[in-house]
Amino acid sequence: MAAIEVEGLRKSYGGRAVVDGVDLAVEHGEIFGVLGRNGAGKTTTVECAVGLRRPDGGRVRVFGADPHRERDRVRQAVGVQLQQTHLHMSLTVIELVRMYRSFYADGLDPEGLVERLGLGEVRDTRYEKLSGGEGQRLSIALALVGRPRLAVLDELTTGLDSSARRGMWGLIEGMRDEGITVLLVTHFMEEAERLCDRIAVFDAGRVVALDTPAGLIGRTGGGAEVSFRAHAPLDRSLLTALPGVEEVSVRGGEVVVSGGGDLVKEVAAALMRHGVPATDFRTRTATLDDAFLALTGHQPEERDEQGSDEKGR
Ligand SMILES: Nc1ncnc2c1ncn2[C@@H]1O[C@H](COP(=O)(O)OP(=O)(O)OP(=O)(O)O)[C@@H](O)[C@H]1O
Repeated sequence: MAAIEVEGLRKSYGGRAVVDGVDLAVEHGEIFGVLGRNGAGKTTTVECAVGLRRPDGGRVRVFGADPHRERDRVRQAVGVQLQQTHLHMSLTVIELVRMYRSFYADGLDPEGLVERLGLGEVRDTRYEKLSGGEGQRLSIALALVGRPRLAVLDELTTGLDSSARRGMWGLIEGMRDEGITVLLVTHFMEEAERLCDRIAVFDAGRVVALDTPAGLIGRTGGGAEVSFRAHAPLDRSLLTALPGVEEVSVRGGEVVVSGGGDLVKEVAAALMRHGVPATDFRTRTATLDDAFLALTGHQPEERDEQGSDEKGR
């Protein structure tokens, strides 16, 4: 039994299908990424998957239970951090964590959790006074305090600077180490590539690919690019005939060879064999950004947001 199973999920607003036949399964203990541009249908899918929105069609199971018919069972098993959290502004960190703890039959000690998430110093600070990073850590605390089997984290690191974001990644990996299944919604490629065991790439309400990060990158054709300057005439066909080579082009005086396999070794050996001196050798390995572009036809959004430590909620 998977942690989450979604089959043929559909949801429309005003006649527009924003989730248009989504199938996916999240396995126990994995960090499963839901990746896509703004408006791709990620939040709607995730909220339908855990019973926070009612789908128009399709089947959803959370640990084998129907999130609408067995609402209480699902609520006790799932901790959710949503993009828009409406928390009581004048309550303090510890008051909020204790309040959320009271919703669950079993749960973690609020004091210990607050310390573990580095919120000890602000435990008595009101929610409205927290920095962006502190607020995000509080939202993780609220998602975890019920000792969930599944944590749903939606755009957790949006609005954080890169060091705060990296700190958050450590917390998410820590959850997986404790056996919690994590469903992570993001539009940051680097975050998805680094953290996720598997990723569903969303575009216009559909899953266009579902695979490991390496598997997705592999779909771009194995994913390497070698460029260099040749200082003697070079017959392009010498390169195109090499194993793994998919394309050879010339850009700004540089020869660019792309493809898969052991591209660098093959190209270097061929240049030696044919006595072509070359300089400015550079290699570039494909990233999830390349895979995303190839799969959706869209450039990924910003890799990193600069410096803002305002509340990203
Ligand atoms: N309650 C609603 N009423 C009308 N339209 C909605 C509603 N909720 C979402 N939408 C629309 O559905 C589409 C998908 O929204 P959704 O929030 O699922 O996207 P997303 O991929 O999570 O985007 P983002 O990264 O911006 O959060 C968007 O065009 C959004 O405007």
